[in-house]
Amino acid sequence: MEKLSRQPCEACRKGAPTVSDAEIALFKPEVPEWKIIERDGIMQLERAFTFPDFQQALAFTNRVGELAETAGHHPALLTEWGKVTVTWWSHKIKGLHRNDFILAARTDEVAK
Ligand SMILES: C[C@H](O)[C@H](O)[C@H]1CNC2=NC(N)=NC(=O)C2=N1
Repeated sequence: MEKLSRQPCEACRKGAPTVSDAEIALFKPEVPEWKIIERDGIMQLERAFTFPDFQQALAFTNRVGELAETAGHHPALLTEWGKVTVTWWSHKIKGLHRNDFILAARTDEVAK
């Protein structure tokens, strides 16, 4: 069997299910700081993290990049002085999958 970290991300497969309203109600309390937004008709999870300077914002960006590579699932990252905006959604299904909530929770862990 392939290493787990090498296995394809289920959320990144065409036809994977987007989350239902019931699932959103279940998962959202686990990531209370994240906003569910709609951009270009696509539901996304977004959170801005603040830092005292650019270097720490950049270091956090790279840690999130590593977790994304490990998961095979990639966020949009906007790095600014003292701020990183992280946005998760599943490109292949143009919406939110359970996996996006899992990765939002992991992003919170990386920020601790
Ligand atoms: C081949 C590769 O696994 C896919 O293209 C992955 C890469 N990372 C991805 N990340 C996200 N967020 N959504 C995707 O659909 C996606 N697809």
